Amino acid sequence: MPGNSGLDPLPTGILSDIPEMSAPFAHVKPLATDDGHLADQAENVMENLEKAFPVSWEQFHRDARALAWRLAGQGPFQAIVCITRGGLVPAAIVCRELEVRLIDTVCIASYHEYKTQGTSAVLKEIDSKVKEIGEGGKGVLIIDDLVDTGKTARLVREMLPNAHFATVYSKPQGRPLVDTFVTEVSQDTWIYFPWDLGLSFQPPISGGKG
Ligand SMILES: O=P(O)(O)OC[C@H]1O[C@H](OP(=O)(O)OP(=O)(O)O)[C@H](O)[C@@H]1O
Ligand SMILES: O=c1[nH]c(=O)c2nc[nH]c2[nH]1
Ligand SMILES: [Mg+2]
Repeated sequence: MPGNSGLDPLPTGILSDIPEMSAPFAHVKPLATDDGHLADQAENVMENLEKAFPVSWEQFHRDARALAWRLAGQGPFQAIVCITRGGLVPAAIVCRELEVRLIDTVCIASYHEYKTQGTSAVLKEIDSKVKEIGEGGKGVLIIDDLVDTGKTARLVREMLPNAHFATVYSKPQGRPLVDTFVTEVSQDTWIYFPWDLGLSFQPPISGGKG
């Protein structure tokens, strides 16, 4: 209620200018940063990749369901481990389709450096309850959105060597590490996931202004 909330009126400006919003989101860098850090990172990625493969929410849902169809004959799976963060959405779709209710995460933060290998840190390990399901993870389904170089997959496979490893998309370098996937794209393709995208103007193919 105006005058009763104890809060100052909201100033006009962008989200990060609003005092109430700036504290919890202080760690979030806007896409266009003053120092150009993210823009440089994106450029770094793109200069090595020739093709773009943008995926809509509908397409992703369809592909994740297709993954569930492929996995349906390969279970039963007693638990799903999703590799955060990209594995969270496909795991939500697959666990619904396969009626798996024991869901765990392995939380990995990658610090991408596309000219070298980059480093990864395991922020949360797989729960001991899941590790005890079967010898080396037998009966456990590991899910990620994609496999690219295979670095993340290799790290998690070492934790549960007998688990079934599934991704929605795969690139040739990482494919040998995946048991089941839906669509393969070439190594020089960057997959754009719907949670990373927003609506933007597309110039006409002719090159005009539209
Ligand atoms: O085969 P690789 O070369 O290891 O690449 C694949 C991994 O990269 C992406 O995750 P990312 O580390 O970018 O983090 P996120 O899932 O938190 O977005 C993707 O979700 C896979 O987990
Ligand atoms: O959004 C993404 N798209 C990709 O193609 C990719 N490869 C590694 N990590 C990735 N993240
Ligand atoms: Mg990931």
